Amino acid sequence: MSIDTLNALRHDINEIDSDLLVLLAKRRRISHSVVEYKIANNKPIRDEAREQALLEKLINYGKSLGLDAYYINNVFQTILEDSVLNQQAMLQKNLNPEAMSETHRVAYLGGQGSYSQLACHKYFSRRPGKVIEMGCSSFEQITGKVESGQADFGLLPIENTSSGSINEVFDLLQHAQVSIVGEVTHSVEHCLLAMPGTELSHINKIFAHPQPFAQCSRFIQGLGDIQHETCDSTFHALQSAVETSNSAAIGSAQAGKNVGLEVVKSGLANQSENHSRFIVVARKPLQVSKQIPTKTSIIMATKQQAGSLADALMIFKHHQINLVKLESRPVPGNPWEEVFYVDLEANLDDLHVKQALEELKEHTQYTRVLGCYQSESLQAVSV
Ligand SMILES: O=C(O)C(=O)C[C@]1(C(=O)O)C=C[C@@H](O)C=C1
Repeated sequence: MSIDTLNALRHDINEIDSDLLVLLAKRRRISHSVVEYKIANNKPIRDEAREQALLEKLINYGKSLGLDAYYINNVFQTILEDSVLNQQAMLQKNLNPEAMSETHRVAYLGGQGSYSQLACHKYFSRRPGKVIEMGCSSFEQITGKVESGQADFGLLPIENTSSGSINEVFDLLQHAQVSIVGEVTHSVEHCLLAMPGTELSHINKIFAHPQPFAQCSRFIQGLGDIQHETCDSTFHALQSAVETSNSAAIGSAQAGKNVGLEVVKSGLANQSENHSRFIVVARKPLQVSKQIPTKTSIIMATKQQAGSLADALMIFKHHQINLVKLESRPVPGNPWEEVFYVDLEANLDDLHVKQALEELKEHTQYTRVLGCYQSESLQAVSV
């Protein structure tokens, strides 16, 4: 085959890909119109029966065109996920018009290329309005900016599949005057980044935020005697690696590229599936439609007596509320006293949630709702 034939074929592929994009955009617009019917008729966004029927029809038709079921399923699952998430975002916008201003000032940890920045882009890509990014150097600074009104939203990492819960953020939530209004998970691909031409054997110092160090602990242990220096953000770790000879930083390949660092080694995390979950906080709570999957996060201090935690949890069982997270943290200044963080798979507006929270008061020293927000899960809900 000649180079001209190859170029002609590539030209045809380019045209088909452009046509596909035009059709995807058209599909999205139609999906937006469907949501109007769902709002007016109080129907759940997700319709699994419709999706199932659609997939079956597409798989059968695809087979007749020589395409395999696995491929078709993968492509259309992605399209349907996008459709559902966009419909959910539209519904939320309708319900909270005052929170959907033209611009959102968003405070997050680190600067260009930080994992928080990538999560911020992911979260706000489905929400209307321009994002003004405010990179911060600590979690306190993030909540401080939201509390003082300098930022509309703050993004805080709360847990990671390799290193577990981020205690500092849980502790901050005990006192910060903010509400959780959203969540977003983001896959984190840790790489060892160094100046171009640096070999692994030449590196004698590694800079990173404590979280990447914890998430890549096995790789770090395997390196033996290399010095480690913790930094308050991945952004600062990258800058230190640029300024210090024979050093490296842990961060994403994109973040490294932004500052002129190259990937020496990728896939450093202890677990190959390394994801972080972030919460989005704002000054005021948002209302969440019952037509979409929702979480409610609460914080409670149980009484100092035998069985009080079990009694508190039984209340959720009686009201058939599913708990998706339970975390305990010490109360500062009160040794051996614990406060519990609980995530409920439920909407704060549901009567059974209101009743459960009322009953909870009898079994706890205090209870506070941290927020009710759209869950990232795509599960169907019944209304
Ligand atoms: O048919 C609908 O009800 C839609 O909202 C459209 C659509 C789709 O994108 O095809 C989106 C979400 C539903 O779960 C099912 C299908």
